[in-house]
Amino acid sequence: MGLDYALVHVKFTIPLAGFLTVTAKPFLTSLDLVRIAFLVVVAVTATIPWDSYLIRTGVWTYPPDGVLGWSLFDIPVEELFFFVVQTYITSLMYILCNKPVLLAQYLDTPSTRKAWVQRAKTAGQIALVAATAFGGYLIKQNGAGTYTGLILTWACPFLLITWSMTGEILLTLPWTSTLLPILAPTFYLWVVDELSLSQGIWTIEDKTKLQSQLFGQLDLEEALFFLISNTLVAFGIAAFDKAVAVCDAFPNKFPQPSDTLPIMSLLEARVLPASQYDMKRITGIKEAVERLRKKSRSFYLASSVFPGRIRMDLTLLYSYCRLADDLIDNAESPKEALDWISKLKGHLDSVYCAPKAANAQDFVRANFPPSAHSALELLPSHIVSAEPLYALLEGFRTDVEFTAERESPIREESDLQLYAARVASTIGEMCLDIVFHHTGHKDNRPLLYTAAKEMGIALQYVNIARDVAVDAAMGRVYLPQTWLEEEGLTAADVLAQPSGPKVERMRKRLLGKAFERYRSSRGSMDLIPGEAKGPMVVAVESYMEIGRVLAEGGLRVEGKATVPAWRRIGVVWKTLVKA
Ligand SMILES: CC(C)=CCC/C(C)=C/CC/C(C)=C/CC/C(C)=C/COP(=O)(O)OP(=O)(O)O
Repeated sequence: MGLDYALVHVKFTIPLAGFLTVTAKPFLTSLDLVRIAFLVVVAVTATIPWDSYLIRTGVWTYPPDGVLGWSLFDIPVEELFFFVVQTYITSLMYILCNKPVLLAQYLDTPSTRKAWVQRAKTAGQIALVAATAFGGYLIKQNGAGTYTGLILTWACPFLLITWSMTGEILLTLPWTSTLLPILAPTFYLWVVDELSLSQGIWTIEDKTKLQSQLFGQLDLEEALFFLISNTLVAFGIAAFDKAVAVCDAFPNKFPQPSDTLPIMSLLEARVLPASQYDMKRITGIKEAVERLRKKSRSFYLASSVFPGRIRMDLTLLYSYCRLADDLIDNAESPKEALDWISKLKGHLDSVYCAPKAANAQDFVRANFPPSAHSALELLPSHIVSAEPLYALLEGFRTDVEFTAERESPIREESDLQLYAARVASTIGEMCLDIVFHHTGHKDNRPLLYTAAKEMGIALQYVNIARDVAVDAAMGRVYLPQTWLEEEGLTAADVLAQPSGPKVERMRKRLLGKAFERYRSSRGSMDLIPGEAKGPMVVAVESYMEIGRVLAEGGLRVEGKATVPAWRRIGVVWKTLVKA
């Protein structure tokens, strides 16, 4: 009996698993825990017979004075723990690295797939069949290649199955979501192996190994084993994730969202032929994600912590609001901008007032450019109520008045409040519509809607305080006329010079009002139901952080400057820890 192998865990695997647990815990949903548990069970079950065979046939051995002595099917308990902890570490890494990605946008059908993706997927399948066959050949030779052969014949069939299920997604995901979570733990385990296991805690018999080392004393087989087993874990979760993405992307086919763990729906989603995917919806989701990514760093980051379907609907809602705003802001003349507002109203009428949905689609096709179609057609109008959307368009009318009228439309502070209520309280309300719809909760609704409206105003005030110069460049001064007068300024002065001590004073004043409203509504957020609470707080805190940096006197560079990336991620983490 000895402690050497156990000490490897104490020194290397457990600290890493602990560190990852603490880092990842705030981001994990209950579905993530199921993912990890599922993978650990599958990995341990699949590895036990293989490992037991290797030990019993003497491919590798453990010196009795290096292990505790307890075993299952001849596998030392430390080794069993290795399967668990390695799978746990790699799954956690994979889940963390995939948080920023909304997977549904990567779904495709054979007919929409890019030719290189299809070719690479087929090449991968052929390579895996060949590797399995080669493994069989090496085993048959019963020589130095035996251990390599055993690794290949054990892992490649599993890899072939999961690759065939998800290869097209794995090929198109960013490398930070695929290669990184495979290679980072692999490299770590290589180093652990080199540092400690090479001291003879286990030994691969000379007869059955190639006798070449990747570096130091790290046998090639050992390096291959870690690489291939981590790839198995990643491909396994990817296969699980694809079912989740399909289930969440097509609510018409799968009414229950994935986070309620509808086992049958997930199985059906898993086997639904890709040719039946609604690609119009997938393309629309992809465009919406892109719009969010390009236009709002704060909300893009915050969106990554929402559970599946809420995240999708919030992204689609953002896409609609942003598209409407852009159509109006980018219009060549006030007349064109007002035309867009009436067309957008016409669209809402056709969605909410007309009896048939077909009308809405015809209206969109006849009145809007193709780049606007998906954002309009995928507005989750069966979830969000009509009033806030009409009010939002009224808010956009105020933006047009800056160029259409000679007088600023924001005369008093109450005008500013009304404007913020129209363009931002409405968003808060609609966010809640989506949360209530997906969580099914009904408690505290009036109180939460009141708080959401307040919070919307707070965020809008921060937005205006940040963008004084950006807005001035568009000919807009949202600071109330009465405030300007108190400072002895006119709107024309601010348009000409959107900085200086007087502007700074008004910026601070506006931020003060933003934080007052934030403080009055923040407490109610604890009543937001379920797994939406943490992410909603994240969205609000990420945006208010801009206000905090501004109040500290940061963001001196005028323009679209925001909070540094490390600080934004820190806010997300801290917020989720507390939520
Ligand atoms: C308080 C309770 C119960 C819930 C909170 C409800 C929420 C989330 C309220 C906030 C609503 C919200 C997100 C308003 C949008 C305000 C805003 C300033 C949007 C600016 O959007 P962009 O201009 O696209 O973003 P950037 O400023 O990042 O470019």
